[in-house]
Amino acid sequence: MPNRFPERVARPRRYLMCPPTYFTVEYAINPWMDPEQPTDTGLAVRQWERLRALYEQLGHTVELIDPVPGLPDMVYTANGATVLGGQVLVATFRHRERAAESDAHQAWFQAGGYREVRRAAYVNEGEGDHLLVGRRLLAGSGFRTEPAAHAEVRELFGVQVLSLTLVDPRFYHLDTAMAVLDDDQIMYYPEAFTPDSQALLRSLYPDAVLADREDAEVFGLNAVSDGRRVLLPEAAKSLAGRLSDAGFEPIPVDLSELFKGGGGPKCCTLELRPV
Ligand SMILES: CN(C)C(=N)NCCC[C@H](N)C(=O)O
Repeated sequence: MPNRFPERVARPRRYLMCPPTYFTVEYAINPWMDPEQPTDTGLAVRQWERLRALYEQLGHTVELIDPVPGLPDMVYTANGATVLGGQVLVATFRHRERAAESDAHQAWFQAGGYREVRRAAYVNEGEGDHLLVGRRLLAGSGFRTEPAAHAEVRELFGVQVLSLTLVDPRFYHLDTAMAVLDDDQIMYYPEAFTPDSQALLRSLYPDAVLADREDAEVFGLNAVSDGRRVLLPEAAKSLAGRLSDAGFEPIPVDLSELFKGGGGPKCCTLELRPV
């Protein structure tokens, strides 16, 4: 019987992660955070270690940035920068609670010999709102990254940038409502976007994997794909089924503790594209 899909090919990746040594929820800057709810930093570290080990078992390279005391959200490295072709646009955070993470990321990239390291002039929360699909960058705004930041990304990286607008505060970053599966395929939750953005996505990605509300609410879209294997929160059961139906290999992960800060696997993973 002929294969319904092109062969899904995994490509080895390079990721930046930060151990959740100082993780806790001591302020609320998104609807998932509740400082009254207790957190277990030891459990967060163990769950994070499993994610890191999984990446390495799958053949990916993990680089680490040192956690900084007093920056409990630094574990969510996806927000620290956007990296493409050895050029780095370091995030400028919306909330003062995370502002000092920019300096830590800037110093890390400068020490790493990247070709160009630039601090974003506009509010821009890195890969939380920038998802690269092949040579096209999908850029979110609505809650964190400013629309003006999209032009800055276009100018620095020289890629096509398409702006998408988010409408539901629970899905405050693009990577809570969408994930890149390979160079021309995505999965997303349509209701998180304005009608115009939904229409754009339908026309560009008619075969996209669509998530329902239940999957989106457990951060099923906060997923990391290497082109074949897709790491996603274990609670996103029906989305995992849809990924299998589309020829991908879902790998469930448990990051329940980091969910309390409003993040999942993708938030903890910044893709480094040094060349
Ligand atoms: C899209 N997501 C979820 C991320 N990329 N990052 C998570 C950031 C969580 C942090 N407490 C905040 O609210 O900024």
